[in-house]
Amino acid sequence: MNVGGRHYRTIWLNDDRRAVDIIDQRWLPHEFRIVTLRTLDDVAIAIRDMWVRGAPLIGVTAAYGMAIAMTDDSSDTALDAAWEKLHATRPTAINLRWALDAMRALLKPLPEGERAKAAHGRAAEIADEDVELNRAIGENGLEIIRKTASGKKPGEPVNILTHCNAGWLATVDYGTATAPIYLAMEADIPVHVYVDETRPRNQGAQLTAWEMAGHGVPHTLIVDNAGGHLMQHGDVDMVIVGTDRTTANGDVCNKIGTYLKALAAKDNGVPFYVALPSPTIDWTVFDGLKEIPIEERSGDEVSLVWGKTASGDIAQVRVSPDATPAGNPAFDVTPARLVTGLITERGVAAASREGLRALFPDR
Ligand SMILES: CSC[C@@H](O)[C@@H](O)C(=O)COP(=O)(O)O
Repeated sequence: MNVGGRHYRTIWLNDDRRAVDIIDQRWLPHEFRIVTLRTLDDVAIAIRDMWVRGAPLIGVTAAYGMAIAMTDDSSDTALDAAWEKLHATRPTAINLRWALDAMRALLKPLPEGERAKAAHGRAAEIADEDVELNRAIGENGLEIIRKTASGKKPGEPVNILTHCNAGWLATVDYGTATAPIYLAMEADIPVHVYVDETRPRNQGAQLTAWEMAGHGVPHTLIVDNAGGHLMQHGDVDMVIVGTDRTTANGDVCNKIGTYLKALAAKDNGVPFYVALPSPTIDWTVFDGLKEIPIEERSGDEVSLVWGKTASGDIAQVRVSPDATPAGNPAFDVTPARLVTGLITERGVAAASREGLRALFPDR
């Protein structure tokens, strides 16, 4: 995607052909900073502390982390240790384990001397594949937007509500939930996006809004609690969100607050779509509520808010009493019964075991 007229992915190989460069998302939208990750520890910290975030990008970054680890030490011990260290960074997004397993399965049978090169090659392939998957999700989601647009007056936009950032910043390029929106813009279909701010870390306000503005997508930032009201008044045509892990029967785990949006959508007859690449499906899990580990992050993310001061400094302020403890479950599970459809690279599936199996009979 373009930033200041230049095309960027969110992660790419450094000029030294060994390290990787990333967009450090902690500083957006106020500063566009690129940092280089040179060691396995750098990569683990970048994932854990959310310099990079979003399920697909977490997976790709971890794949590069394995490649960097293999460049330093390609023994079996180092391979297993890198898998463990990276796997421990964030528990919910299944793309992390998917990418780590793919790398280990490739590397384990190889002689040690061949591992670093093969690892870098596979990490680059996983990154390229992510772009293709998202592009295909975009094409399939575009048809849904096109159909909705056909029922509107000429020039009237399709109003889409999204939660968190399932945009290009959460992937390598295009995004999942945003890919259909970007393709609708390319196809001259009028769209307007309601962007949930997504407390506590404000991925909507800071990242999705920045993406939308950068790509000229008409959008309005709303507080997380406004979505139900807008739906009651007919202001939302559809919801499209991403997911960190979708179960084999279509339960959707995504950023905290997604479930409430799905409930409001159901009550108001608003279609609720989830856009996902197949590496986000956990084929081993059938009950999202019972089986998906929900990341509990620091309460400081709730009590303290980052922003830009009037003098232009990026600073943190406290919004709650010093003595008040805060809980911070980072994800929730939306049961399949609330999901209208799963927009995948192979088409739109019903959110059910049968629906997913029909599109992915090979699984
Ligand atoms: C294509 S991204 C889908 C999800 O990963 C996204 O909606 C989300 O919940 C990201 O959470 P984050 O905690 O910012 O990594």
